[in-house]
Amino acid sequence: MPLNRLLKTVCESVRRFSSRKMDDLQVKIGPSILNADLGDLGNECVRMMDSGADYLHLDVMDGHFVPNLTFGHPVVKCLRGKVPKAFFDLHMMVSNPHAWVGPMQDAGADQYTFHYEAASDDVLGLARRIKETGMKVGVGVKPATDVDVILPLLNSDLIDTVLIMTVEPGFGGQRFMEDMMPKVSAIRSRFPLINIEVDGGVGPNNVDVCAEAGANMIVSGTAIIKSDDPSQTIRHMRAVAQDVINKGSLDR
Ligand SMILES: O=C(CO)[C@@H](O)[C@H](O)COP(=O)(O)O
Ligand SMILES: [Fe+2]
Repeated sequence: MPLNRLLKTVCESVRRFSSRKMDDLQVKIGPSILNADLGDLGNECVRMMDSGADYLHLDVMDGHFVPNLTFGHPVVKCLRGKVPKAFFDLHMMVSNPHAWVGPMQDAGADQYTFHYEAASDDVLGLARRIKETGMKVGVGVKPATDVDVILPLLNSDLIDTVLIMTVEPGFGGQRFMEDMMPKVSAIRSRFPLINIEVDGGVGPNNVDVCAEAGANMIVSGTAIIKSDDPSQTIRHMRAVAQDVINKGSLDR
């Protein structure tokens, strides 16, 4: 076979293989319960899972890393009892993420997503420690943090999920920062199969923009919690994002 035809065949096989892998990238919708009725969190978690949520995004704030307080591992442990099968993604907005790895694993967390800004002294050590517990490892960056700083960490293969904040962390119900999308694209172009999570101000009006940039884990608080029909909102957001991702992989 002439060399140019051979090369073409190889390129086509690679393209088919990589597009099949991109199709494997599942969109997951994770309601944030930050703006739910915090006095009735257990039932709110059940309500979200019954509405078809793929996972629950639990915002832990220590009043120091961010100017707000929510809850810690004792509450997470109680919630685990209410929704035994739900995947818990712990968004750790805390100044000392090393301190809560053991307690959160014990409480039933499935993924421990820490902030790069709070762990930059020993990011690799922290990621390794989380991995050793059996939890998945997420690393997040605030809007002002350049995404390049986490690239060495992503090359380590320790990271399951990159969290790109699309609001300043601390409060639900803020406005989505579309100018964070180049960060998502920058990660997706280098890591075709890593989970990329967006968080803050995401809802039916902008989920397509997030998926176009390459996000597949979609956190949405207010838009789902306050929806008259959370099942429909979750279904709609998942379908829109999955469609965008599948189309993108065909175009590649
Ligand atoms: O981590 C945070 C805020 O710090 C988020 O998880 C938000 O709480 C998501 O809520 P909405 O912005 O979608 O209302
Ligand atoms: Fe969050």
